[in-house]
Amino acid sequence: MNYRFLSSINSYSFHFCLPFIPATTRRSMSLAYTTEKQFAISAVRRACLLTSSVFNKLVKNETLVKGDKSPVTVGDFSAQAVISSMLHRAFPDDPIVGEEDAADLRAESGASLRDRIVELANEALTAELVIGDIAEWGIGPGSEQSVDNLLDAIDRGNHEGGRSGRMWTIDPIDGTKGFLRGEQYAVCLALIVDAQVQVGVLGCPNLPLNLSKPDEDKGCLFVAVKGQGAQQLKLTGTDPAPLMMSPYTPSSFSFLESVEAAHSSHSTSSRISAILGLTQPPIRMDSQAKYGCLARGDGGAYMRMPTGVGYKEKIWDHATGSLLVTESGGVITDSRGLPLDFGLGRTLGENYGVIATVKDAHAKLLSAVQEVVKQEQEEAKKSKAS
Ligand SMILES: Nc1ncnc2c1ncn2[C@@H]1O[C@H](COP(=O)(O)O)[C@@H](OP(=O)(O)O)[C@H]1O
Ligand SMILES: [Mg+2]
Ligand SMILES: [Mg+2]
Ligand SMILES: [Mg+2]
Repeated sequence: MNYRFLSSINSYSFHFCLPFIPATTRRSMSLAYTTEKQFAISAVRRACLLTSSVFNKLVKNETLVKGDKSPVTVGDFSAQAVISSMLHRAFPDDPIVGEEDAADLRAESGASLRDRIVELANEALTAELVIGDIAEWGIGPGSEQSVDNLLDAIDRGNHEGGRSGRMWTIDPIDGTKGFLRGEQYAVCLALIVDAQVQVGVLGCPNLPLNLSKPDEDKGCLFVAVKGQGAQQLKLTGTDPAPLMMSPYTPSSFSFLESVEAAHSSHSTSSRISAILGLTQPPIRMDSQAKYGCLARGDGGAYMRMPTGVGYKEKIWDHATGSLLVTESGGVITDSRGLPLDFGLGRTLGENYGVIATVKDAHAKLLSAVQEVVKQEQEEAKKSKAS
């Protein structure tokens, strides 16, 4: 891993995003969650460098299939270990709702995977950073961790969530299928307080800064703080730009949706698209990178309609994205028009899908969604009866 690069980007970002400010001054600053935001940027960047470097070296036996048949790689485990270890140092009392757990790694059969994760996580955790008061912030190089400490760090993500108090949610690699294909994925971290997402950071190492120039600059960082707006930066920490969704323009409006038809019903969204008379095809992309794209004005709406009964959406798949939407001029609801509820536990509860779009398009989109939901319910009734 290129730790020289990591050192320079962190150093640069601290001076760029938040010039060196003595702790006493910082404490009296009026902006809420400044420390948490800067922590989240730093942790996500460190994890992104790890995942980028892992991808190039990933070998077949470094991926497992979980109980729900979804894949998980050494990248997912080690990125969660890194972010969780950093969180433990910076905010020791904050619980964590993380996607992964270490059960498979603790088994004898997980020994080689475990060794690799320990190596990767320690490499990332101990990398030298050149940053002013970073230790005081609880951010920066730490000491090498034992196997047990790292497995415990992964398992600290086992918090049940809930309606009250502070908690962080980590999706160490969102879009693992995209990651394995060399396509889009995102490292996601969010702070939730009393069921409201307050801070969200998304690192997208493979995402072009400009979707229409896919072979140029790649690597985006999306950052949002409730009430303070949202920004996109290069993953290198430069070029911060405020995020604002495009106004509703029917001729260029398109849906951002999952690549995986099993995660989001392509047929439902294509019916909705037909009702709205959309002329642009959907933009299919893995992970919460879709939310980052929507927030910066790509496409027009994030569309995720359930594919069947049973699956419950997880809070780590939507926490950062939902804040990016609302801080860039958008509205995010389920198909009933109700807000997503981050206070129900590890999931968003019964699945009514997710739709997010710019404010002036939401009512129109919601009505088309509801028309299609009704059609599909009637068709299901008919086919059951026949
Ligand atoms: N049946 C299903 N319906 C909806 N989402 C699902 C699903 N099965 C898995 N997922 C979630 O879809 C996420 C990827 O989203 P997308 O399809 O937008 O790329 C996965 O995140 P992970 O890759 O972190 O496991 C996983 O949590
Ligand atoms: Mg997963
Ligand atoms: Mg995910
Ligand atoms: Mg994941």
